[in-house]
Amino acid sequence: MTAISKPSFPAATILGYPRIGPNRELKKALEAYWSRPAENPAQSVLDTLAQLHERTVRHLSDLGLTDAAAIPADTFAVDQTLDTALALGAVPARFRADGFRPAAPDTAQGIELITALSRGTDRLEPLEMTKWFDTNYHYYVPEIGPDTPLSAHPESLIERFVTTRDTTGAITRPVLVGPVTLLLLARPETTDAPGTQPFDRLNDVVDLYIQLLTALKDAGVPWVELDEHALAAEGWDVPRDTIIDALTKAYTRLSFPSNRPDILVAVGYGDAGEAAQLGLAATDIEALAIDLDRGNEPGEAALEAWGERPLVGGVVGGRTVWRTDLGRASETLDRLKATARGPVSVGTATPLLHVPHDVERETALDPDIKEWVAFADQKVAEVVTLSRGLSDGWSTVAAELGKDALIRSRRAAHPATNRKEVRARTAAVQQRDRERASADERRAAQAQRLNLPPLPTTTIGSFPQTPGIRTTRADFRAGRIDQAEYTQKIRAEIAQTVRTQEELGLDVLVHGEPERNDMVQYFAEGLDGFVTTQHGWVQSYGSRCTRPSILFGDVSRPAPITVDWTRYAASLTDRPVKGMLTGPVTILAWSFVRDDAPAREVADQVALALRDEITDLEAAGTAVIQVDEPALRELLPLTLADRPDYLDWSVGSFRLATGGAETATQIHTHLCYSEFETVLDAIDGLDADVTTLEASRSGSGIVDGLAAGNFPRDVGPGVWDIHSPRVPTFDEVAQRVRHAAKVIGADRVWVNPDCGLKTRGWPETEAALDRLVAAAVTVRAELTHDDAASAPSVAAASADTTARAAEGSLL
Ligand code: MET
Ligand SMILES: [Zn+2]
Repeated sequence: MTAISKPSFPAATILGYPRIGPNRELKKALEAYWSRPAENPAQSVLDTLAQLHERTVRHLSDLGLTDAAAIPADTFAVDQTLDTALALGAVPARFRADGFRPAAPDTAQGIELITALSRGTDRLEPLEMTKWFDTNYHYYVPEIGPDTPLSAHPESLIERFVTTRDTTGAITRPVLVGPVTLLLLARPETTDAPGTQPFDRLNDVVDLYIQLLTALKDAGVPWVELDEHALAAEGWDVPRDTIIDALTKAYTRLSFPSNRPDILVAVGYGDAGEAAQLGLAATDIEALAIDLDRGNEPGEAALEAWGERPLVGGVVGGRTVWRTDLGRASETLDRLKATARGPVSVGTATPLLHVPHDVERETALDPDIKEWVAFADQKVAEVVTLSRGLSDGWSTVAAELGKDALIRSRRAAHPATNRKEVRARTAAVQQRDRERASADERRAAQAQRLNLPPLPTTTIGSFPQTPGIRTTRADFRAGRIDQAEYTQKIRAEIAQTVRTQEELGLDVLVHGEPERNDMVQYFAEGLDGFVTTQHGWVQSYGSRCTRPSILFGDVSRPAPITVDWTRYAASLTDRPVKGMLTGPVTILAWSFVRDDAPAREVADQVALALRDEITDLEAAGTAVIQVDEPALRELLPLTLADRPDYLDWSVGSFRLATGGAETATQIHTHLCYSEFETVLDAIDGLDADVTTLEASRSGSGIVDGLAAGNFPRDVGPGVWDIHSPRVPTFDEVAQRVRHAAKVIGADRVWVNPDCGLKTRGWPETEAALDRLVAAAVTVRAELTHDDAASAPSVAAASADTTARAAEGSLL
């Protein structure tokens, strides 16, 4: 380290604010542009972005973020990672070959490019999308290979800064994903040679960040924020030592030029670790933001090395909707101030994109519970209060601290947060409650009861949620139709869905989930201990938002939730109808969960409610029950040391939910959205009879992984990517079935789509399922044929006459 500068950093800041707009304005603008671009050109998205950004800046200064550079300029059209990739010109070769040119993100051309990259085109697969750290937000995975051309595109960052300054007077702080994190989050291009890593391009990428920073400085930008959240996570393809070493080199180079803004490096989502802090301290960056919500307080060595530069203590968590414990936060800040050599600012631990805008709008929320809750605006106010207390003395904010303590004690004493009978039931749980008969016994009993063909076909649960279904639900909610009419309309949907599945020839049917708004909220509404919100939307990916329920108290099930619909569906057919539940881990992952009880306890409470539901489904004659756990991987802690405990309680709660099922009841589980390789043991530990997985986009990767890992259970690797309206060809589906049957064993494979079909339309659903059934029938025939001829492998019997005949009948 050469010179230690002492730039002044604002006393209060946040790392980011919700971007979708208080009334989901951005979602609406994007979807209007995507569905009717003639009337809503890219410019209309840009206009909305500009309006939202201006609103956010004015609003945040009203809330007290008044200092220069206190407000992050984090208005991204769909995703911060994608915008950063575009600022670096990272356009994959297949898009360039199709005429797409690099462009700055917030330009008409940039919006077109973002649209193509995030949604794909007729000819091009979109960028992959995956979980952003351990959150329910998804980012678009940049593709950066050894030959991907890169170029700096600072224009829209500058334009945003200058326009905001000119219209509002506020000096904002441009935000980019930092170079190390960007490359760790990236993947090679699909055509790149195996073994190449985006991380190999760090030097090139740093060159471009230097260009971006220079351009920003020339436009008058005083501070930029570079987010290096990847430092808080473990398990990257690149060894930790290499990452730290590269981090130090990258920021040494980035901070070397004098013609650049001051650099704030932010590490949220956990602890950066001392090595990373020391590495950054060895460079000339000006400020560091650390997560004091989930991370540790920095040690003496890091503080010493950091010297007199500003530190931002992220004491206000950005991941939950609960009020910050102001008393505790003030103590943390006091300790940091006492040990730090330089100034201490107050900030959030992560960007606030994971929480909704403003709890004040929740007029229907029980007032007792509402006062426990803090959405983004309330969290900004907490930051401002804490920063005032830290600089002017805690007595100046005594009223706020006192109020917080009072609310906290009211919450602890609220009867719903500590219900004796619920606590007694979880306390009485025994290990045997999490165990079923042996897998072999179950398999035999279920085979006898269900009598299914090899390679049985099924779906994952939901069928197209048509406008008619949505209207029915909305009408019922608004009181425009009564219970009887609602039941009759939903039954009509179920009947139609059952009939269609019978006609298609599926083996295990579903009722189609027309009554469900959302797979978690639906259960939250049927359970005690949850509240739902009116405006509590958070961005999930792109234009998609979810409205998580709030799990605030002890959980129990006042009455059966799904049994009537399932029983009705079953009454219409002789084939088995699969009961459909959302598992405890996913219910927790996709809700805002109380922070005043251990996750283990909360998960078991939810599990016991589901266990009762399973008992009731069984009593209604249900022989197959699916318990969805798509979020199992998502909650996996970022640090390896924390994983065993998580896997223990999460798997344990699933087993508690399903452990009461009879031997002859076939329990399915379903996982999607993520890489499963790291949690295959946990998936096995769920002890489900059948596991369906999203698999079609991974090539044969997951299937081969399951085979290589000798995954001992029946599996349904998805053979149809349901994320786009594209109908797979018969050959594609048959090839996937054939391959799975070959490497996993035909007696263990199910044939199903990747996930539920609720976002699909009926035409593609019927066409694709028709092919799926035909593929299963064809490969079954090949098996029999092969057995007769003792052919060595199923795969050898490629598209033979049976397959062609079957396909001919489809086209
Ligand atoms: C995100 S997993 C979805 C599973 C659910 N049963 C459905 O089909 O919609
Ligand atoms: Zn799914």
